[in-house]
Amino acid sequence: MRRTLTENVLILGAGLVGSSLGLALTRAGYDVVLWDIAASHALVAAGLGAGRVSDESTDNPDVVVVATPPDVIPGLVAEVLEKFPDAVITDVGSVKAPILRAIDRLAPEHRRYVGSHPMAGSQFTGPLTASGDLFRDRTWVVTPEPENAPADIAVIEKLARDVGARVVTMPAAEHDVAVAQVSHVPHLMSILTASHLRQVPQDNLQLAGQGIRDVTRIAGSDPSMWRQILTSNASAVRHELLEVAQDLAFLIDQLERPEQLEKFLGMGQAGALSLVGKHGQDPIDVLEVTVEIPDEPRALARLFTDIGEAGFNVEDFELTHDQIRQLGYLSISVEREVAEQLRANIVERGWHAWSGSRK
Ligand SMILES: NC(=O)c1ccc[n+]([C@@H]2O[C@H](COP(=O)([O-])OP(=O)(O)OC[C@H]3O[C@@H](n4cnc5c(N)ncnc54)[C@H](O)[C@@H]3O)[C@@H](O)[C@H]2O)c1
Ligand SMILES: O=C(O)C(=O)C[C@]1(C(=O)O)C=C[C@@H](O)C=C1
Repeated sequence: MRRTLTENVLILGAGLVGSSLGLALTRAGYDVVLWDIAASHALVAAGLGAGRVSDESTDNPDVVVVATPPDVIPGLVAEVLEKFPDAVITDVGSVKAPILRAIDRLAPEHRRYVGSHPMAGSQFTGPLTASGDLFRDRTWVVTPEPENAPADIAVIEKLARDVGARVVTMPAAEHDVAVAQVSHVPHLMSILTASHLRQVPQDNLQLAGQGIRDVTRIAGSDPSMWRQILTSNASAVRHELLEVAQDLAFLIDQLERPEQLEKFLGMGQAGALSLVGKHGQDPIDVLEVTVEIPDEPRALARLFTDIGEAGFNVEDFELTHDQIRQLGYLSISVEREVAEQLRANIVERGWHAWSGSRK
């Protein structure tokens, strides 16, 4: 009979994610056992406090987490499904549907496998770069299938919550489209920017500041790991890249058209703001303040400068146009308790603004 209290977790793959999970679960009171094809990785992880090294003969886990590179996940899941007939199995692979299809071929009876993916990591690999706080306040996606038992899904969701993550549940195919948009294409944009630097003369590189470092951090990631991620999600990634290619062609055409260019830059700002408050924290309680935007060059930029100088944090905004008057309306969402201060502040700076949306 399945144990109801999850205490023993076996982690296969004691790299960045596996060791971070070991650290976080150990801290949360779980008994963690580690195994890695590179024995030194499991030893180092254990030395850091991520669990103890598996001796294989006595392993009797309630849960097995496969935290290896994606290509070897299906084979390992099939192996542990057979080896531990009472355990719930999950993995942390970055693409879900292809892993599920491969497991389907290798182990048709796989109802104890519940796929998952923590949206937390870094450009580094191996146990020495692990952190017990990696999953805190981050999203952990669980991708159950209809044949999974609710109790097994609950075990994986609890494990994610016990390491401080916020659980989001969605079908594997939807997950793969979403990560193409928020993880895989952004990764490639970083790679494009970083690889372009190879053509920049050494003398010019010494001018590099923080901006380029922010944009290229994830380009330092392991190419072999990302080759596996991207090839297995190629069709969703291709779809997004074609859209980006259209945007790039459009942008090149707008470079000498100041108004169009500013509009395009504003879309970037809006895109960046759409991520605010979406890192797993509780949603922020917001209120809208609407500002009339005169149809004149740089009006929008001036307003954002005023808001920035006044020290307000904009959570979101939307621009609409008046069909009759030559005006725009910018609805700005800010934290409820500062909305009235924001309205008063920008009115003082000469803007026509009111609380609430444009009616
Ligand atoms: N790095 C990230 O940002 C990140 C974030 C979320 C999920 N993931 C996913 O997590 C998984 C692990 O990534 P990572 O960043 O921890 O990589 P990593 O290289 O740091 O760790 C992978 C570990 O797996 C071990 N390994 C390889 N083949 C094995 C096998 N057959 N059996 C047992 N161990 C084996 C390696 O020796 C290594 O210790 C990947 O599937 C990746 O898609 C990565
Ligand atoms: O923060 C980073 O370094 C990451 O790239 C982490 C990141 C991401 O894109 O958010 C990368 C791949 C994983 O599948 C999940 C998380």
